[in-house]
Amino acid sequence: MGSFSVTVFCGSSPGAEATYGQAAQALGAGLGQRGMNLVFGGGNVGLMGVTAGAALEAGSHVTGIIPDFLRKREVEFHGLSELIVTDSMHTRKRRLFALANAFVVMPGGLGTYDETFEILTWKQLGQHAKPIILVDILGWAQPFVAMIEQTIARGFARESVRDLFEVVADVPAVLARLEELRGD
Ligand SMILES: Nc1ncnc2c1ncn2[C@@H]1O[C@H](COP(=O)(O)O)[C@@H](O)[C@H]1O
Repeated sequence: MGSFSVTVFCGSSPGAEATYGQAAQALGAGLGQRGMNLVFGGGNVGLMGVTAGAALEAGSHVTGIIPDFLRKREVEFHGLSELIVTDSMHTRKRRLFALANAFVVMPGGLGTYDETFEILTWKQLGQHAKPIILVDILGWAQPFVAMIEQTIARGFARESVRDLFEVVADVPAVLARLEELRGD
């Protein structure tokens, strides 16, 4: 089985419900148990830190990618398999993109939306065909889906943009999908 890397976008905050943290923990552990690599933003904060800690503990190779100016603010995660320090957010995003076989989007804030829209728009422009999977923990992805639907309804996006991403209900579903994508 070849190496398979999953770039996870998620919040630098823990979220208002314990369920978000539990899901992040389950995702990290599930990646590790399956021998999948985790690529993430490199911070030991919020859901990002929980996912990375759980993945490391379960044996994943975990790569963090963090811009120099954020190393303090996002509390750089010490003890990762690999930490890549970039000169800018743009370089970080390019590396997060380049290392991924697939993207998983967990609940998060504006940074998570930004990262998600960037890879969606790159896919829309034919720059890549990597899978993008949103995990709908506590209905988190529903407003996102509603915005896409409204955008289509108002004539600002083609119906085919629905095919740019997938939404799954929970962490077991995303792990099963990742196994499928890896070809298990
Ligand atoms: N504008 C941004 N572009 C890319 N990444 C960003 C941006 N703003 C924040 N981020 C990063 O995204 C994650 C998650 O942030 P949340 O706002 O908590 O979702 C974090 O690493 C930010 O540095």
